[in-house]
Amino acid sequence: MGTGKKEKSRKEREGKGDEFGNVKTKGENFYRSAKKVKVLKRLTAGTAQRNAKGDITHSAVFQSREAPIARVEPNRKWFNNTRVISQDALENFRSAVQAQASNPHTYLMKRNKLPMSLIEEKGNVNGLKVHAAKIEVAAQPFSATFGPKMQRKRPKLEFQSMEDLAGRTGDMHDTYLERLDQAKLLSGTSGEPENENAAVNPDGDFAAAREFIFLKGTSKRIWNELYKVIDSSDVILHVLDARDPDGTRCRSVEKYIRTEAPHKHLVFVLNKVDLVPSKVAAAWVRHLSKEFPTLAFHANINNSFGKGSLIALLRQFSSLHSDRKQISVGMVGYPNTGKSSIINTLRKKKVCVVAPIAGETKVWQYITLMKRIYMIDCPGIVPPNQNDTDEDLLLRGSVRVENVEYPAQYIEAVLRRVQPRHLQRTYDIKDYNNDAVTFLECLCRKAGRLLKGGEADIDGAAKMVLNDWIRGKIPWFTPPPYKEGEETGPINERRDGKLGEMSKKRKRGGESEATASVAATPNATVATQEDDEFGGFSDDDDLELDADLDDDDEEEGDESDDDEEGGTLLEAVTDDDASEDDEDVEEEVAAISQALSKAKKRQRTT
Ligand SMILES: Nc1nc2c(ncn2[C@@H]2O[C@H](COP(=O)(O)OP(=O)(O)OP(=O)(O)O)[C@@H](O)[C@H]2O)c(=O)[nH]1
Repeated sequence: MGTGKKEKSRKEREGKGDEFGNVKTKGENFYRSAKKVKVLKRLTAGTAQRNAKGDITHSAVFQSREAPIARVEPNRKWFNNTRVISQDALENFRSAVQAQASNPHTYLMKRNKLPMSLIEEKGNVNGLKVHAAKIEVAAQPFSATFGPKMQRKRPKLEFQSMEDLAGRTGDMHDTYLERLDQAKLLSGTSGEPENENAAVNPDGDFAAAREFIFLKGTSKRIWNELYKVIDSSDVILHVLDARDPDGTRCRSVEKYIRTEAPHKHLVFVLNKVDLVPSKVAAAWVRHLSKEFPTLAFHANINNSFGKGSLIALLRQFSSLHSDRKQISVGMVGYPNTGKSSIINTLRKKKVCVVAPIAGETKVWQYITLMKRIYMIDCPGIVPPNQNDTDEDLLLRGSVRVENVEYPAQYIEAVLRRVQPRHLQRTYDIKDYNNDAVTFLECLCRKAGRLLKGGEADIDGAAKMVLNDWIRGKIPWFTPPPYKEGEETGPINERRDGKLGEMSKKRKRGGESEATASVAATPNATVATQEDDEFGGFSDDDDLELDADLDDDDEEEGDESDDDEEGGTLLEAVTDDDASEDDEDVEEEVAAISQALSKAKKRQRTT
């Protein structure tokens, strides 16, 4: 490529004229045509034009202050994807979903594939506030809103006058208190005053001074652990003590899960059912399962109860979430309710530290139960509740007895709750006139617990009694609430002191009565009938449980036996663990396919 003349002669020499097109001479812009340059200038918006003095005579596009006229091109696609549903159909859909959602035994799966904003009509759609008038219009028939007879109505407001509006402050205050409660819960503080030794009443008066030990389980650290467990779990097992299920319920946690994480499955596990009569356990299961699915459980590595049902239930949950690689199951509840023991029972191995004292589990921990099910153990939590007294907390086993300063002051509460004859039978003492001090003195004399100078070691004896109480050596339970018209006799009677007699009755062959009551709760557990092989709350198991209690009675003379020394007759609960179970199924499948192929071969030869 040369300059003009030279290039021209080259073209002639090579026989290429202008008709051959793409041959350009130097000096021309042979990369970009004028048209292209114009386009490019338009895209880059060019530069400003200046006069000889350097002043801008014509500004570049990006310097211009004139707003360009922009239009959105109309497109028929705008109207394509609109889905319409009639008000009736929507109402029907809502009521159907509502019916399912209110059943504690069903779960709404794949929530993010459902139009939840349409289902949950909370006055807002997708987090946006909807004007009351808009809702009103939506509920109007078409003819009244748009037809020839349409009437323009005033929007219906939630209040009619200023007085109404002012009257709503009461409700708002209630909501505020509720939110405050929630905030306290979320922040992990118990709402206690700075000075932890002084509890303040809601009215602002100072109540009795509180020992620091009674604030255990309410600390921010423990609550943070709880939230970690809740966040990481798909299924939450709320472990309750069968002796006091209501007292060991963490209602604030239930509420939190209901409102903040409704997609997580909450299940109650009524643990330590070996410490209460079967009829009581059955009644509690029936009562609790009205709110959440409830399983009765006895945690013991060798002789468990309800293990099969629990495993079957967890498997059901894991198959519900078949799109996930694995599901996590969090254990939450008051200290000492047996969360770690349940995990050990399921694993048939001592994988978590267990002790009859509160606060043994310090941090959350993951345990693999099966390939697709992980368990998460959580430290025991004590929800802040103004109504819980120190006495309640201590007798629930949420506090370590050895750290309590004057344990003797709580013995009166024990005497109030337990029938004298049970105490007499447990400690083999009489004549204490239901007086705590006399009782402790008798106990000291009997057990030889004397201090220097022959003085009775009252506090030592009190600690012993409290420990026995927590470990279930003193027979006691809370009677379940009754429906109106329901017969209350037998259980209350037992609570009033027939517990000891119950074991005698069983020895005489009185199992059938108790068994019938348990069998009368078919829907008490979530485990389905076909899972009977795992045990669950079926007649057979209950018979076995009764038999177990009998056995304890005969061996120990006390039905509240420690789990390590439990009876040996709970064979109905399968001991197979999950992997063995899977292997069984695989073996069966292999056997069936072998038999099939043999049959086919035989057919072919004939
Ligand atoms: N009789 C009886 N005792 C049980 C049962 N389950 C647990 N226990 C006992 O209850 C005590 C506390 O059990 P843990 O498993 O340590 O309780 P936890 O809820 O993990 O306690 P924290 O670690 O404080 O949260 C232990 O002594 C267990 O042996 C049961 O089903 N029956």
